[in-house]
Amino acid sequence: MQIKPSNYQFPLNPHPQRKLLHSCSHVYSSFNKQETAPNSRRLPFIRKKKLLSDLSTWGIGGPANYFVQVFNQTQLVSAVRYCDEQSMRYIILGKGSNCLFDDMGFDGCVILNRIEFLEKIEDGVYRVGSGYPFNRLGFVCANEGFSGLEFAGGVPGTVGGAAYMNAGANGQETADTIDSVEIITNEGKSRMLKRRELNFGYRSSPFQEMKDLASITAVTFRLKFSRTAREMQQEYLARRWRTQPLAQRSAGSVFRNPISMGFSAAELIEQAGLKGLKIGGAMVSNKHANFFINCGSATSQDMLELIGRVKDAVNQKFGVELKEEILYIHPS
Ligand SMILES: NC(=O)C1=CN([C@@H]2O[C@H](COP(=O)(O)OP(=O)(O)OC[C@H]3O[C@@H](n4cnc5c(N)ncnc54)[C@H](OP(=O)(O)O)[C@@H]3O)[C@@H](O)[C@H]2O)C=CC1
Ligand SMILES: C=C(O[C@H]1[C@H](O)[C@@H](CO)O[C@H](OP(=O)(O)OP(=O)(O)OC[C@H]2O[C@@H](n3ccc(=O)[nH]c3=O)[C@H](O)[C@@H]2O)[C@@H]1NC(C)=O)C(=O)O
Repeated sequence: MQIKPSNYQFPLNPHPQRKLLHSCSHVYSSFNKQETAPNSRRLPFIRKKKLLSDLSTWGIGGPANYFVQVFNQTQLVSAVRYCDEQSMRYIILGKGSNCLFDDMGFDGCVILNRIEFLEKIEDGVYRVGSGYPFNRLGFVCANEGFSGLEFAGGVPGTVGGAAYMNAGANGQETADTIDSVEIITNEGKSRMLKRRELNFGYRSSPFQEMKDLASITAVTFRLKFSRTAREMQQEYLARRWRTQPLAQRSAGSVFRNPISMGFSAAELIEQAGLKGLKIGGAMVSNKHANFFINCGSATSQDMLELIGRVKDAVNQKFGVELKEEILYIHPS
């Protein structure tokens, strides 16, 4: 059975409003001097050549119509402004560890976040660029004897992606360590949000619903001293290697756990007998049932179909409707 992206029930972009900005002169009147200065044309946009398969951990995806890397907030604002001028959809991409691109590519602009600074504000307090690798942050903090982000050690995303998804593992969550988050809005304004203003949940953050969000630009984490942080981090990483197919191309957990019902998605998928189920080049991992593998030649259609089949089978057997954790980036 062919499942077309257009009729497949999938959580597309949770806030599409910010993806197609309507060109209007007042929008950027709120840019401050420093932010209006950059000339977006100086950014090296690449047209139609950048393959999204190279930018996603799944290794799936056709070309982006426009692609640009940004290394600081000024460039990011400039890129967003350019998209606005062109009335073009855009996405902010971190390490591509939680998204499924389509083989048709993406008809807008992919802005690759390379804002990678790390500042130590005081003992245990780190201000980190949103493009900084989350796993590297996990190692740095644990090595310096601070606890809270030990789980991040093996997580393949960026700091921005982790705040956006409220990434978590081993009973720890990104939100527990956040002190504040810096964002830029569609209008190019910088804003700092303190932790108390932000309501996080299991794999959910207020950023997923924030209509005027252009991008998270930096996150400040506040951690506690711990003599065992390094040991814990190594233990978590070893467990991850034991239980997850890290040597294969995946996007981590495909489904959220239906926690309110007290199940884990992996258990349900395994008990429905779906481990090893293969469609084209896409396969349910034999090592961890909530990881779907690109065996080398998977297309986005293969992956969408596999996701659909697993959802249907689990629903039929257990009456549980699994919800995707990954984001499908529709081509147009
Ligand atoms: N626990 C685990 O083992 C694993 C966890 N993960 C988690 O998945 C997440 C993926 O991170 P990453 O690979 O960087 O994300 P991706 O590059 O996969 O981006 C996915 C989406 O996240 C949003 N996003 C990413 N960065 C930003 C930002 N700076 N500001 C606003 N929105 C942003 C965008 O949503 P939109 O399109 O709506 O703009 C983007 O399309 C992380 O939380 C990672 O920790 C992933 C794999 C395994
Ligand atoms: C990989 C991700 O995060 C992971 C995170 O790494 C791990 C480790 O803490 O815990 C979550 O997985 P998970 O709930 O599947 O955790 P696991 O401990 O591996 O498994 C839970 C339960 O399912 C069972 N299980 C697991 C795999 C499997 O093939 N079959 C099975 O029955 C396990 O025996 C266990 O009883 C996160 N996933 C979600 C959706 O919450 C991700 O978000 O992308």
